[in-house]
Amino acid sequence: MLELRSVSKSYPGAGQVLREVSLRVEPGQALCLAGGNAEGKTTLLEIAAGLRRPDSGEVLRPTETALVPQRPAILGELTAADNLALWYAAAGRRERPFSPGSPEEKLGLSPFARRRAGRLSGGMQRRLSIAAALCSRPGTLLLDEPFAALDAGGCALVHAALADFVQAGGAVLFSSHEPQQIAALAGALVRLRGGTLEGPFPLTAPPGAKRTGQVLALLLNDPSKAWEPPDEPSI
Ligand SMILES: Nc1ncnc2c1ncn2[C@@H]1O[C@H](COP(=O)(O)OP(=O)(O)OP(=O)(O)O)[C@@H](O)[C@H]1O
Repeated sequence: MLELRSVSKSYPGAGQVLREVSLRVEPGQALCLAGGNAEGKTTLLEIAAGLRRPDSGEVLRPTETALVPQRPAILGELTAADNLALWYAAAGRRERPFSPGSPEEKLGLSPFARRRAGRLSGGMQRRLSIAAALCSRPGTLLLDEPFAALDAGGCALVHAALADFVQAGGAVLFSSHEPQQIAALAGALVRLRGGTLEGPFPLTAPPGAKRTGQVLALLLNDPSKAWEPPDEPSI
């Protein structure tokens, strides 16, 4: 379980970005970290991952925690397969990249195995970065905007990989601005505003209604958008 207790952080010039923020992500839970630009989502994720020190407060982090940063963490001169080989070795795993059922295969990266990572498209680099985090088999996964730059097919593959991870008991904390992806993956949402964390708001929908409306209402703070009707049946 990942837990932040009363975490505060300020930067010179930006002032106080996080004020006494507390949150908990349980095994088998996907929690969305929402908030407008510059509200401190990346800062919170980096503190949760241990990459950044809070000014005060406490972070309880399981040893097997992986972070997928906003800018894909890859070595551009190496092929996708060689990047993954490094991650497998660093995690002490013996499998070779692109073995059947591997995260990279499930994320549709097989046709790009021999391409230089730096020459892959932005969306493919993001998928590679997510595969690299998953191949170390973490218990907790932190993702900064995992759906940014992905097309519909890419979103579906990343969603399936993350949903499988949660189903298998993993804990996910991810930031996103994309209502549909949040509604599809997250069980609850927390929102950063003015340095304070609001929520958690559980994401639920009455039978037949879509959760996207509830997510939109939380993102826009507009209760009139709370629910959307189900899709019209197509002819
Ligand atoms: N290393 C740093 N030094 C100084 N200020 C910083 C630093 N990192 C972030 N900030 C400032 O802290 C604030 C929060 O930034 P952060 O990147 O955490 O926000 P965010 O919610 O992830 O934003 P976005 O949605 O735009 O990616 C911003 O005003 C940013 O300029």
